[in-house]
Amino acid sequence: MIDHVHDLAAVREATDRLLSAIGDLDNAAVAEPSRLPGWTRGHVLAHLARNADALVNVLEGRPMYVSGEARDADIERDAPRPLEVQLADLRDSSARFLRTADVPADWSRTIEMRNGVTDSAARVPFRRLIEVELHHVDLGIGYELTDLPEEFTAREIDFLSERFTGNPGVPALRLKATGGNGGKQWSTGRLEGEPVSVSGPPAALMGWLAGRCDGSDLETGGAPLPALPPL
Ligand SMILES: O=C(O)/C=C/C(=O)CC(=O)C(=O)O
Repeated sequence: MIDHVHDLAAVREATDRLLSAIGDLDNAAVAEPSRLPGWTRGHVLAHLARNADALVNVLEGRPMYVSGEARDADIERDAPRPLEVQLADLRDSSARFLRTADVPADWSRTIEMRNGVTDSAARVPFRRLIEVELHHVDLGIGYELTDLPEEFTAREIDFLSERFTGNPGVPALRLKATGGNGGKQWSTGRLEGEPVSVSGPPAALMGWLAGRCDGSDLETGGAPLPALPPL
């Protein structure tokens, strides 16, 4: 059972944390590379603002983006803006998303994301949380995978395990958290065959599944760490 009210509170907290961290940057820092290949920090901030608008579209029953090309063009257009403009846009678009999500609605209805992915409306707040939290890390401004709230990390591993299950490009995996969330286990990938056991701290497991690190700090008992397809 997804608690969208709880998730919206987490989105508010994560957004405040992000806005406060961005407020400490300057125009030069916004123009510098982020940790995402080919994207400056300005691209990441523009993407976060446009994703908030896109999720308003989803909640209101419109297509998430007009097209993939329009999505990419909007990010390119907005990326070079100075800090003050980026900050105001992200603050306003995030507030629009939260206002839209506060309107009473049937949260069990099915919504459609881009690329035809369907889900329950109740999961939209968590999807926004993923964007805000992981892209905060991608900015490379001192907020790391290990700083993410423990509950978020465990739920993101749940979410990605579910997403990878049945994906023909993902071998059967048994994931085991050590340290925080210690002992918690997940399985994912193709259901047939002996699973590869991968263990490590939750932040490292999540970072590997989410394509944020190479998994070199994970244990596989000597087996090669499988390559994962992009998300
Ligand atoms: O979780 C999904 O299925 C889709 C997420 C996104 O499309 C997030 C973006 O990359 C975006 O809003 O541009």
